[in-house]
Amino acid sequence: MRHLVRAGLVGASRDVRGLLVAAACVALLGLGVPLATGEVLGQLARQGEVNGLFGFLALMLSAAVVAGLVGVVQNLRLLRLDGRLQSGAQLAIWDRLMRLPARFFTSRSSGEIANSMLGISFVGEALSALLPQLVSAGATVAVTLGMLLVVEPVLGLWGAGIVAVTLLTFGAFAVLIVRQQRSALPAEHRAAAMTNQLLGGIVKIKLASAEARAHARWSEVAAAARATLQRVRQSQAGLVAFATVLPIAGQLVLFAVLMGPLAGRVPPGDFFVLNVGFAMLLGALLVLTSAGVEVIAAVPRLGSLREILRADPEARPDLVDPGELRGEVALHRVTFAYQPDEPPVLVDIDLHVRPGEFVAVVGPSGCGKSTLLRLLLGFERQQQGAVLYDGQDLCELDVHAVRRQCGVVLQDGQLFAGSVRDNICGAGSYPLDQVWEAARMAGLADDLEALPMGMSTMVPFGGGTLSVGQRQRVLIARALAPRPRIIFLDEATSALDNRTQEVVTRSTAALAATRVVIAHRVSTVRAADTIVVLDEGRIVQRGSYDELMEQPDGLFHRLARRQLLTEPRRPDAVVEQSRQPDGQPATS
Ligand SMILES: Nc1ncnc2c1ncn2[C@@H]1O[C@H](COP(=O)(O)OP(=O)(O)OP(=O)(O)O)[C@@H](O)[C@H]1O
Repeated sequence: MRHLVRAGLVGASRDVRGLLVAAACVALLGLGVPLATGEVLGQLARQGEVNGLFGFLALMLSAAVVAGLVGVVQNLRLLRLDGRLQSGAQLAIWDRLMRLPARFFTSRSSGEIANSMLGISFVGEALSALLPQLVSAGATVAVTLGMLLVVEPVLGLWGAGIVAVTLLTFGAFAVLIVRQQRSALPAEHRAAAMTNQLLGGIVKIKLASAEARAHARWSEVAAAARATLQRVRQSQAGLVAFATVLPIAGQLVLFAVLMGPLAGRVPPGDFFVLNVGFAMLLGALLVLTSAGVEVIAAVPRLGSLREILRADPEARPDLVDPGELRGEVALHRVTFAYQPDEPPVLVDIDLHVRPGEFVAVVGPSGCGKSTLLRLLLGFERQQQGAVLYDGQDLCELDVHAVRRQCGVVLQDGQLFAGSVRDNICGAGSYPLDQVWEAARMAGLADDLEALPMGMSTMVPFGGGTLSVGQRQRVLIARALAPRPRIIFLDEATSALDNRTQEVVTRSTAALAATRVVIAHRVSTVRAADTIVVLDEGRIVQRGSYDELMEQPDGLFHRLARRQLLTEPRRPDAVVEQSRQPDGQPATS
């Protein structure tokens, strides 16, 4: 958190200093009001002694003008400070978020993360609106209290007592409000996550005619969020009520002291000085409390950023650059569980993939194929064993440098809003020839040539205007565009017809890259050098297609036989037919 504030305040020390000096000036100039009032009314009280009265009035007027000008400077500085804080801290937090490991995101909803990110804006806005008030009210309290202590120490001590009571009451309310706000935040995050989910799944909700159920579920979560927030509002109202009573109670104290212990001891001039000074002190306390109530409500939101700030980023300065990879990939006795107290998803996995080798991973649904890929990509960290690239432990390597050399298509890969060319380039930037070459390798070039806008065809987020097979091929083209040394495909060709899949297989083979391909279809894995069969997180078989087919009792044979019986005769038929009615491929 300290780093975040520092990032937000880079180059702002002059503004902070200026702000404090301006606040002190305004408070000191403000002292002119009680002093001048005392003088004026004192002279009036002495009936007729009005010499120099106009001078005093002129002085008061000048003080008011100067205070106004200083106030303008103060606010300008504050605006600059707020801009710095918001942009600097927001950039810092986004930078941090981008460097967090993928597992950070899988265990949290996007609504929760988005809400935490919004926290920084919320706090920034609260501070920018209230900081000037807080700073000048704080300065006024200090200056008027000092003045009261000098002019009439007994009253000054009473004033100090009132300040102490106010601060203690404010502190007690602050603790309560922060605590309540902290317990209200999860409900607010849940409501935000639910809103995100419902909006993201609106088509599915409509297909299932589940609008009423979705609305009921959302209302439930939103009502819970409102109820927890209500408690915070009640406490805030309590503090505001205290702040409202404060000036009246303060005045009563003043008069009680003046008529009690100080009766007959305060000359009329001093009386007015004390009266106006006391009123200023109470007014400043009122501002401090009511502005403070907003600021403390914003504080717990910063707490929700703490998780983002505390999580270990993927890239560490001590990590080693793997250099140009040859393409050797290995899992050495890897055991992995998503949660330490849950049974492992992968057990004692030993897999060695030579440079340029094509390894297919098959197995029933849920056996751990995608998890294996996530481990290879460093998205998850195994509890035992090691993931090795060219014999180097991935834990000690700069994982970004490794991923940059891998072409990857994951099961849930998404297109982003933009042109097809942008989507193929992804984070990289390649000459048009290379982009067309990637499209050709993915079997997409003919489709693009048939489109009026070709490579410049715009697609929405998710690629909804392209067919599922075309979307898959754009993702494959994206993976192949940088001509990677290593290719990881997770069900990347499931929607392609056999002929297009053949094109992809041939072009990836031509790249001479190491390939680890997860697939359900026999036709996808037939050409693999080695097929690894996973079952319940363990490797139960490995060998070439022919070797595995010669083992009639083996799992692969059973899976393949089931599929071959349903595989279409026409080589270019969409293999959707080989899927089971529940949408699962036949090997599953
Ligand atoms: N983020 C996660 N947290 C906890 N458990 C998970 C997570 N992701 C997957 N799992 C569990 O790990 C097991 C293996 O999942 P995985 O996705 O690796 O299987 P798979 O073989 O790829 O399945 P499919 O063929 O259906 O894609 C499953 O039981 C799944 O429920």
